[in-house]
Amino acid sequence: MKIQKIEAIEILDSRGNPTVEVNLKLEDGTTSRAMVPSGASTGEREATELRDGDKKRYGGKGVLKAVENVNTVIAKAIKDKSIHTQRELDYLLIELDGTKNKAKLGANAILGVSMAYARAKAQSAKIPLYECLGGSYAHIMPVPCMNVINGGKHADNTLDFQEFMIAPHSAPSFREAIRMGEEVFHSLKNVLKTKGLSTGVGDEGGFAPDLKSNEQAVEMILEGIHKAGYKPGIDVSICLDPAASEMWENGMYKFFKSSQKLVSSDEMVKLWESWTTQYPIVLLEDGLSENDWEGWKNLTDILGDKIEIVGDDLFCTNKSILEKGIEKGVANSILIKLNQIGTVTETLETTELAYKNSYNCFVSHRSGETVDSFIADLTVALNAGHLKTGSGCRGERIEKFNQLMRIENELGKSSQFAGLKAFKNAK
Ligand SMILES: C=C(OP(=O)(O)O)C(=O)O
Ligand SMILES: [Mg+2]
Repeated sequence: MKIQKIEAIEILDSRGNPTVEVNLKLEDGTTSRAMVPSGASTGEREATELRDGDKKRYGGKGVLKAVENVNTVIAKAIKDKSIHTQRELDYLLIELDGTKNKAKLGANAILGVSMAYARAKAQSAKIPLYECLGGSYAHIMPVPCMNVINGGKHADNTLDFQEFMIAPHSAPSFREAIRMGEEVFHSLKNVLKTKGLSTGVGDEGGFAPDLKSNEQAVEMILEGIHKAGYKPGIDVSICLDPAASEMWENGMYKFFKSSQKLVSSDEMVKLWESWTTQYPIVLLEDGLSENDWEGWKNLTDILGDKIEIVGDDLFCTNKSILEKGIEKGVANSILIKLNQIGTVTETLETTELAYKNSYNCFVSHRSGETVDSFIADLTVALNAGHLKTGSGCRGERIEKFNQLMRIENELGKSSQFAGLKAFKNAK
């Protein structure tokens, strides 16, 4: 099937920063659109997000160069050519770029084209995107890990740790899990309000109160779960992404927003050990820095058979880095973010490697998002069992929940809600 038309434009993401939108038309008349997300706490080894650097436009954050790359170099290479598969297109784009990290054309340019093509192929074949990406066995509905308290780089508050999530896993279906999660979200709002704390939200839609400690964030959530009528650990558990790479300073971890205290890698591991005995935690993402591989091994040895340990900045959805992790016995799960690697095909290759080695895949949004719901379909395509895509009150996050509810409806009786077994080692 030939690509008849391809056009990119600069649009805005949920933080009001520019990002790339790609519109594509196949020769059979099928049209599709994809929008590219953007992170704030990015891994050092992520594929390059091409920004203009012209300080007079959006403080240098414009993406007109990436847009231009789609409209000129990429369009010239793929327009009116017979491209048969996603893999063929993506490898053509990788070769066209020719760098290791997509620095020439920009991962934001390349991913927009890759996603738009995947969507067009699905539409042209008249099958849902999740089926086009994952085959007819795609049927597992994920536990939505809802980020109800935001800190770190995603909020201007006192919390060092970035994400405090709830996982409503005792629900019978995705739709009911969303209901439970939203009930806890609103209950937490009341808890905060009653204590005179702010109920304004951070980048991913979770509350961003100024709390006395990171522990207090978990305590507030547990109170919110109780007050919503659910049992912590039985109905709703806790997932965390402290995004510890952001705390890494000269080989130590700095509590950069609260006490300013510095702790060692061993002390951080002890903190996670104590938190996991104290609180009903089922998943810990980036509990340590991407540059602390020794610490990661230690963390995995100590907690790896109790909870899911996810590498985000550590692996950057990159197959070669994941290979190193598997070899060293580091983590037992990988975060999946399309724009960390830059094509749909490479993302699928990384997930294949993860599954072959019994690592879980935890699909994720970025803190700067759009209303594109591609990751909702990707999660079902992978039968990944869980995803994180924010919480209860920001449209760009809700759109993913809504798409998943549509998918569950469409799959009907053949769908299956993942529940607690979505989480590695959860009992
Ligand atoms: C979603 C995350 O944040 P960002 O998109 O800022 O990297 C994350 O760290 O997992
Ligand atoms: Mg993360």
